[in-house]
Amino acid sequence: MCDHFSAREALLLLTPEQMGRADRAAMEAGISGSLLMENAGTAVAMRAQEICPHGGHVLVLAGPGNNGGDGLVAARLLAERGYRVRLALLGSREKLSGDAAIAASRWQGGLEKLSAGIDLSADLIVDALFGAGLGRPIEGEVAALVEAVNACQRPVLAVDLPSGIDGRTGCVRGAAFKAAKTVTFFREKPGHILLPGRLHCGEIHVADIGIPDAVLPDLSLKLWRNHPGLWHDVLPVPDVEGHKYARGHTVVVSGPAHATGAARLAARAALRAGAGLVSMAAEEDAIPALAAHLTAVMIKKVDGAQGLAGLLSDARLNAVVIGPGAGVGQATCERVAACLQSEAAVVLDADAVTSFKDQPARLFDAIEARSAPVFMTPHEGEFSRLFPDLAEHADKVEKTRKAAERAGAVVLLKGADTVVAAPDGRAAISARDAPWLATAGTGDVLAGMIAGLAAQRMPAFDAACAAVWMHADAARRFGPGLISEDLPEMLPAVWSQLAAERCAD
Ligand SMILES: NC(=O)C1=CN([C@@H]2O[C@H](COP(=O)(O)OP(=O)(O)OC[C@H]3O[C@@H](n4cnc5c(N)ncnc54)[C@H](O)[C@@H]3O)[C@@H](O)[C@H]2O)[C@@H](O)CC1
Ligand SMILES: [K+]
Repeated sequence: MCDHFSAREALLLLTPEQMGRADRAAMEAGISGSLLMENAGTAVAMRAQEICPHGGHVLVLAGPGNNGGDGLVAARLLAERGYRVRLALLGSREKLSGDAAIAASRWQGGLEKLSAGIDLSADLIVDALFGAGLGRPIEGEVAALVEAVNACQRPVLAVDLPSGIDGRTGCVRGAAFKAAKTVTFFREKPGHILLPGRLHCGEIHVADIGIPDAVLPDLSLKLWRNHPGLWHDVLPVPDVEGHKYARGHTVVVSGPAHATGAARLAARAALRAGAGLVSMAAEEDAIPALAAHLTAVMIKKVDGAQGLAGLLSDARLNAVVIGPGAGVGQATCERVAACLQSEAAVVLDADAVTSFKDQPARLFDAIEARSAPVFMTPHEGEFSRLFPDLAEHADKVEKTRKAAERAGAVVLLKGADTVVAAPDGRAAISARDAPWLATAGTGDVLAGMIAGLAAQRMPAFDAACAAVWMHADAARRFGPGLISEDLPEMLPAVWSQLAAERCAD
């Protein structure tokens, strides 16, 4: 088994501001800024050599700060190794300061003035304009150069971040390079994973530049890349002596007779996620439709919100999903309230979230009054209905965190860069490219998977992260032509791989 702590540590993400603190802590520990820059430039040169044939032509675009300093170091090393290097600097050499000025003093080649019209004919363009210090949108001459580089079809190697990408939010500020590769230092930044930043980075390499891991605890970091290393060790694994009751009992609340499909998807997903038992709570009129389709899933007849509350008073039913196919309105609010009165973990999806758009405080108060976990799985539209004041926030991590804190729930803000946040501030960003997930019913499957994992008593934040990752992995395995019904059927393969990796650790 791998060291759980170190696997999680490797997945930590640092904002540019936190990276600056890590940098200063490393210097206080005796590692000079100049050495960090030399190591950063060395890592950039190494990646450049992978892209560019030996002796090839490299154009380095250097900015006025330390990102430019890294570019100056890489330029020197590549020239020493036989490459033809041209260097274009934004601003004047005299204005460089600190470590960047030292790097410039060691550069023996010529300096071109950076402009939109510079000759771009090179085998590789190194983007060392701006990194963590991007302080405003890229405009004017520099923006025109970025567009010209993006249009010229030559490979770009970005230093730290593609210039123009905000390292904290992943937003494009003005204009941004489209890189083939990005070399970053110490740890990834949120902007490498959040969209659209991720689409500008190409392949990401994280280089060790000598900052010791010992600086991490003082930074109190709470943001990770969502990857199995984050939750592997708490993934439920059935033991040989275990029976189905030990693996929990998930209840899915069905929609009315004409809308039972979404709940059936969630129920199937809960089973495949490993819940020992799954039951469908249904009103009488929905039962014929459900009975015609369900096999391993049991049907429990309930009568209104009160009937649901009665069913859920059995503490063995320890996870419940409500929302898929539920319909928007007061009846759903009453059923949600019944769920929240129970001691089960509650997953609020789709209509269960939207039904509270005019009375979010009622929902948050009911959540505050309970101790078992609550999950909410909004996409951007549902999020804006429940948290209208947060919806326009440019920082997806921050807005999900604020929503989680306000609601007292684990919030999953869905998208191709799904952010999971817990009320205590922990958050994780997913970077799974699975475009086939954009099809009807996949959200119902995700809700069921979360409840299936929660029923097995996986800690709430980890269960949400694992469900998001496994859901995307299932989609990626199936590939083109995916429909939501396929997702639960891919989960055995996802589980097998996770189990094999666990054994190999
Ligand atoms: N923090 C660390 O641990 C390390 C940082 N290093 C490098 O240092 C970089 C950060 O350096 P800095 O803080 O100097 O910041 P940057 O070099 O990213 O940029 C700051 C400079 O760019 C200017 N600027 C910002 N936005 C602009 C815009 N839109 N248009 C025109 N000018 C703009 C600023 O006025 C300032 O002069 C990192 O990205 C990384 O490449 C490395 O040298 C190694 C160690
Ligand atoms: K850059």
